[in-house]
Amino acid sequence: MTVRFGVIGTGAIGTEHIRRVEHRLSGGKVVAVTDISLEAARRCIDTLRLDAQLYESEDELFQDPSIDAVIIASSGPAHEGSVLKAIGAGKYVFVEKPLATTTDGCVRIVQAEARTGRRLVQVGFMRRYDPGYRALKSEIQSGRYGAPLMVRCVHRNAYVDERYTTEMAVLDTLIHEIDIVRWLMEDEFDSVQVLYPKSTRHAHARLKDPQIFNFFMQSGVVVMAEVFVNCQYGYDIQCDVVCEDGVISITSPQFLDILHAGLRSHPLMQDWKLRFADAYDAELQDFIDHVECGDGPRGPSSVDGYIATLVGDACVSAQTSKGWVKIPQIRDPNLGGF
Ligand SMILES: NC(=O)c1ccc[n+]([C@@H]2O[C@H](COP(=O)([O-])OP(=O)(O)OC[C@H]3O[C@@H](n4cnc5c(N)ncnc54)[C@H](O)[C@@H]3O)[C@@H](O)[C@H]2O)c1
Ligand SMILES: O[C@H]1[C@H](O)[C@@H](O)[C@H](O)[C@@H](O)[C@H]1O
Repeated sequence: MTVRFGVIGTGAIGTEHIRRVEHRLSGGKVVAVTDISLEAARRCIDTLRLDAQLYESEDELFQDPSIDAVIIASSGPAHEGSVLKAIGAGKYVFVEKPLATTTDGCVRIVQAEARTGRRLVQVGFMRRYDPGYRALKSEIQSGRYGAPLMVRCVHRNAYVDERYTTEMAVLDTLIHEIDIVRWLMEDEFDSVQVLYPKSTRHAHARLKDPQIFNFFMQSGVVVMAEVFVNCQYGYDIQCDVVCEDGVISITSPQFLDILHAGLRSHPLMQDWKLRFADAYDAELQDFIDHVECGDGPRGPSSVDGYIATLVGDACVSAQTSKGWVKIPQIRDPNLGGF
């Protein structure tokens, strides 16, 4: 069976996902698209020469019985409504992070999915599919380096535009670290504190940049995560796990080593598209494969999406309070065993 996709949101990552379903992955086809900007949807169809229906609204798209699954790649605040409608229409859902921008919204999604008695939803936490993070997890689990004590994460973007605010650093950017640390360490977050170093002159009026998020995990491990979204020089993702008997670090994939004019240099990637290209391919192929064989998705679940937003909400509170903020216990939102 070919998994027939409808895509909601044909901006940067929506277009990338369509391109990969059409040209790089197997078993999927994009048969319909929509976007709140019909102009953007039309442009996507033309640029990628898609043989796909353009729907004027997501409601029309959800009513198309030939669509098996949807990719939701609209802006974060629109996710909850679209995911709930997709579940109501019985479609499988691949939704970009965040699952929803409020904890309550995530709970509504988890509960709606649980009521169907099937797994329908996968969240786009692609780092779980990145070869570097997978190798790091298997080294941690080997036990060769003793118990992990501290994790240092760095998440730097070259620049962001003026729509990006201090608060967005959490659900837009840090949320990747929140999810990947839970997955790597098999541990939950306990408390968070935010520090603001001197702000860069490249930050806009509504953005403090960089920001440091310090966490205690429930096991006592400390996580220090830097978010710096106007670093100017490129896309830079780092993660070091300091253990009792050694340190394990992810190295950025580098494709070139240039010797020129008395210097040795490695050109840096400029954004997420190239850095995580293999991971995006792998997460969507995994989604297609499990939908195709009727199991439903097996990747990051709606509960993972819920926990990431729950931790994110505590981080947003910590941004405006001076001390440590306790992360609420994970509510049992009627998880139904997923
Ligand atoms: N996993 C990753 O690494 C990664 C990378 C980039 C973006 N993202 C996530 O993907 C989502 C989209 O990000 P982007 O960079 O492509 O943004 P974008 O602004 O380039 O595209 C978003 C698109 O959604 C459309 N849209 C907004 N509201 C809509 C609605 N209610 N219905 C239909 N369409 C709507 C916009 O018109 C726009 O075309 C965000 O949630 C973002 O966090 C994830
Ligand atoms: O939506 C993007 C995406 O999630 C990237 O992976 C992250 O580095 C950016 O900060 C964020 O704005």
